[in-house]
Amino acid sequence: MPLLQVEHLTKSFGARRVLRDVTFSLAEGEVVGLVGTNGAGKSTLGDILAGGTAADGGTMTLLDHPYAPLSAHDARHLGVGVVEQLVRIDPGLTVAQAVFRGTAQAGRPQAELRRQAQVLLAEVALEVDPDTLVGELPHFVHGVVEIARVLAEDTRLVVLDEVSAALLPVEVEGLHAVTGRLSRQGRGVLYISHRLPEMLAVVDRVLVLRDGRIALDSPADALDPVRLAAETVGEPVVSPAPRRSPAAPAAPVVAVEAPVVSPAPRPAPAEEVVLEVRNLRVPGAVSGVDLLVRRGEVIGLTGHRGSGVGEIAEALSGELPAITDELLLHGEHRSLGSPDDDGTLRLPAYRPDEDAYGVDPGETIARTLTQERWGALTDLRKEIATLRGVIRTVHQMDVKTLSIRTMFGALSGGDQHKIALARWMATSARDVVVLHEPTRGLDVRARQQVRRMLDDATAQGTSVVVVSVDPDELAECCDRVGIVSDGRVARWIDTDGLSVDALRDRITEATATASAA
Ligand SMILES: Nc1ncnc2c1ncn2[C@@H]1O[C@H](COP(=O)(O)OP(=O)(O)OP(=O)(O)O)[C@@H](O)[C@H]1O
Repeated sequence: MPLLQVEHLTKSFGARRVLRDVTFSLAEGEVVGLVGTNGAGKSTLGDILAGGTAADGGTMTLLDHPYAPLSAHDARHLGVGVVEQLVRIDPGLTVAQAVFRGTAQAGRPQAELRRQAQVLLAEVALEVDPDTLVGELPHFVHGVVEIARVLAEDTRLVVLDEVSAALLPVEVEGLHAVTGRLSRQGRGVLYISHRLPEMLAVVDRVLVLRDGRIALDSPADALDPVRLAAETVGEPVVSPAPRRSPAAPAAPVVAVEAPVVSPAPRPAPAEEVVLEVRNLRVPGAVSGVDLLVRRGEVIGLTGHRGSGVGEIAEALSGELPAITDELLLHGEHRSLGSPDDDGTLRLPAYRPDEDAYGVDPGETIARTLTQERWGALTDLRKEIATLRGVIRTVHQMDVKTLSIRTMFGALSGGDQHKIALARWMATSARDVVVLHEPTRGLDVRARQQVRRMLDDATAQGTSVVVVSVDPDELAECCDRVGIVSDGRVARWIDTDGLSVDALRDRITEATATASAA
């Protein structure tokens, strides 16, 4: 008897048919991966399982009983819990209160909650005092607290919806250890992710959701990341090439239909230095950081939490005041922290954080991209050109929508990120910019589109600092990657001449070594 049986599930939003005929099963103790392009309907399926929205048709059975939850509370009561990527927990709650919020135990005395929370936190291997305020925890830990909350009820099935998207490799290992424990306890896990190599390491089986149906149901050990990427998009996928790769061999192609041509290697960045920082300091966090960025170059920065990488990025974008011995920007010499300087560098910075896009979710895609009021467009030819530009971007970025008048807030998480990034690059990408995790939560094709966007911007002279936890993203997007440890750049990895796979391994290893030192 399967733990969960889903048959012929359908779901539409207006004219958009998202789930057309979804059928699959999941056994007790099984960890099943769910992949699909942005907007394929993964979160919608998770939402139906979690009682957030109802299916239009089809049936679900949980442990041989009909399953049709009316609310999230109902779903949890029946044994299904969902943990989402960007969990927002009230920072004023203690960890114990957070674990039991919304459950029947929530009103019990703190001492009792504390004791019970300790047991659950041990189950998810989270070593924090249950009295700690949630606001004091790094944001990525909130997802693990949320898993403990899911376990507070007799959860049979746990849906992890892109929980790993913003995690460092070492944190992903921790998440996988928790996943393994859930499976050994006989619980089922539906693991949704775009980070395919990592996902294949933890799941038993993979479901590919494509065109509203399960297009592939395969044991994980019969797949590799490139083949899975091709199955996800339903067409051939080119393994990404590193940016500066004149000597690199042609990238392997997995053909589902016809072969495709690998992208041309990028020209090496110009020698002109656009940003030079000597001895950057942020008191208590960063000391002695030297940075040199050439025109058209993409440098990456990564490191563990507490390494100082976040503070370096914040100093570059002016969120934190900093001190330098020397600073060259746009050909001008400055010295941060000197009496005649306000101590801030204000490089434009982009973060793929759903609250921080600065986009009104009730605004249409068209207006979000043009940022013009329709009434302001009085020239018909200009209006047509503007709309053509919007349609081109929507096509290029492969946004799943039936109309450019769809509201931004009704798009899938990945599609929102693509539109927000395209808008941001069009208005802010000049000279030197900071991009935090530009491909987070994006499918394989969208990652390539973002990479193309970066290549175009750098070909026009923009220089980019990419700050990321994801070694694949750094290997795909950067010319050079700095590994930050103990408030300093401990080492630079030059990507020239290496394959993306070799680069990813080198970055992962260097980050782990730097944090252990
Ligand atoms: N409340 C809603 N109103 C209108 N359309 C919606 C709503 N929720 C989801 N959709 C649409 O359903 C489709 C599937 O969205 P969903 O979030 O399930 O995709 P996804 O596979 O999780 O994508 P991603 O990988 O980007 O997170 C999208 O085209 C989205 O625009």
